[in-house]
Amino acid sequence: MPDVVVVGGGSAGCVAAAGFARAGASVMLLEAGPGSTAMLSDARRLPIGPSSLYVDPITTRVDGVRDVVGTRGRVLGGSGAVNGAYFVRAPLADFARWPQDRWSADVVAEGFRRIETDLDLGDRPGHGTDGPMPVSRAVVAPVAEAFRRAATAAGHRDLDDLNATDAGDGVGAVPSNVAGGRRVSAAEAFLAPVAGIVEVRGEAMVARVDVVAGRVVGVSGRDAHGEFAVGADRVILAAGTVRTAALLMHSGIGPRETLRAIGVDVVVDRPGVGVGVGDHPEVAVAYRPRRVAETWRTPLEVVLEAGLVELRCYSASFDRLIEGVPPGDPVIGVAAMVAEPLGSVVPLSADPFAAPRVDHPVADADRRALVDGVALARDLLGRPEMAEVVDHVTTAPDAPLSPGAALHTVGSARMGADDDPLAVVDSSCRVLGVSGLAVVDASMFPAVPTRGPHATVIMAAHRATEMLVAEAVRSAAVRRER
Ligand SMILES: Cc1cc2nc3c(=O)[nH]c(=O)nc-3n(C[C@H](O)[C@H](O)[C@H](O)COP(=O)(O)OP(=O)(O)OC[C@H]3O[C@@H](n4cnc5c(N)ncnc54)[C@H](O)[C@@H]3O)c2cc1C
Repeated sequence: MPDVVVVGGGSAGCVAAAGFARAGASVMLLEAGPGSTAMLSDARRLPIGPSSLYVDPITTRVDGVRDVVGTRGRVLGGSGAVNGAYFVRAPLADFARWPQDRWSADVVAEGFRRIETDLDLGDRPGHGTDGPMPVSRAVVAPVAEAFRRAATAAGHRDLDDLNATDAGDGVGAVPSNVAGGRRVSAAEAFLAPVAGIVEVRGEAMVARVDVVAGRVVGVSGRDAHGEFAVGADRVILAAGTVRTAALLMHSGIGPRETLRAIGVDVVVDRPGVGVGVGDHPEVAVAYRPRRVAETWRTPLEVVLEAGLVELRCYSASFDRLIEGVPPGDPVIGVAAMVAEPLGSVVPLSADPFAAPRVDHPVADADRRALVDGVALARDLLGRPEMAEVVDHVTTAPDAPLSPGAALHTVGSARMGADDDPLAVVDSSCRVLGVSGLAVVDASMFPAVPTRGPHATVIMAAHRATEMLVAEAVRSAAVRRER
């Protein structure tokens, strides 16, 4: 029996598995998708098209009426193996809404420093030079350069380091988890160095966590050989915000009424599982380019942080970034970053392997922010600095606002104090009411970060794993003394 089973080999799961292995534990990592990231390292493209073998398509219901497909990574490295490689830290002010006993600004700042090797700015205070994740920046897409010039000419601050502790608002080059043109996921950065000592099982989908008398005793699921069960008295959930919530509910841990509706016996009534889920609502402003883009390094090389919104200057049209997408004009994405977490993960049946739905209502405040952001995007696209790249804006001025989600879903099993009725895990990421079970992925975020979540997911999983390892060492010592 392994000391630890990690469920989900995505961004957080790879960090957790590596952390326990380095501490000397025997670790089994169960990943629903392929157990290798071969073929996924081209940082110029997102391998999430309609025929991708590396994604989990999740129906996302926007505003209660419009169903869209929200893709998640389903492969070792998870969403971080197929994402845009934007690796921007959440500002420290965001963490005021995290439990301060373990997630103070100082602790978080040090956490960000320790996970990275900043290949450009490692010599600056607050940056790391010996962490597993390489971070670099480059602006080579003509539209990205023009957008940066347009934003500064319009009065926005030009920032040479979006990951500086005091970066604030402004326009700048996106820090990316890219080295030598390759997207580096947590699977390469964290797991590969300990590959020989973590038992990785790909194509192994966990159906439920088995709990007896309030204690974890293992997990069960299905792989290529059929049904399996693995005994363990320590299980770390890292199946991503959507599937971790579903897994908890199918294991009997969740809101009593929801569990009853899908015919699952209640093990622990935790009303916070699957509710208060956040994302960044995003709309697109399209333009006709003067020339089809040929040169770019990552899908997002430059962004503008402007109060409640982030303007995301995509380097090329989506059909050039994602195989199998119909041709279309390139866009500036406008995302509401101070978004209200009104969403939920809704299990649709008793089948633990079936995908749940994500409901994503957009708050009025977010809608107002998007309207202002669209006006700003139109203004910048019309500036002389962009004239060499942009022929004209093709989104009609009176086009209805039709937000999607930026695939930045967080908070389906959130962290909080014992007396918070919607808390699912404590400040060390241990599931309240079930001993031996923890959640270390984006599910446990107590608030939506005001930047893309990936850097924060890696930092938080690293910090959570340190705490869980320390606790495991303490309880082993207590057992030995007995
Ligand atoms: C297409 C895309 C682009 C994005 N771009 C960016 C970006 O550029 N910058 C940014 O900051 N953020 C981006 N994000 C978001 C960011 O990548 C995620 O927030 C982050 O990777 C989530 O990490 P995680 O560990 O919580 O989940 P994931 O990385 O999604 O990992 C979950 C893993 O668990 C596995 N799994 C699920 N269910 C089970 C089960 N039952 N049993 C076993 N395994 C299971 C999955 O297959 C997956 O590998 C993007 C997301 C997507 C999908």
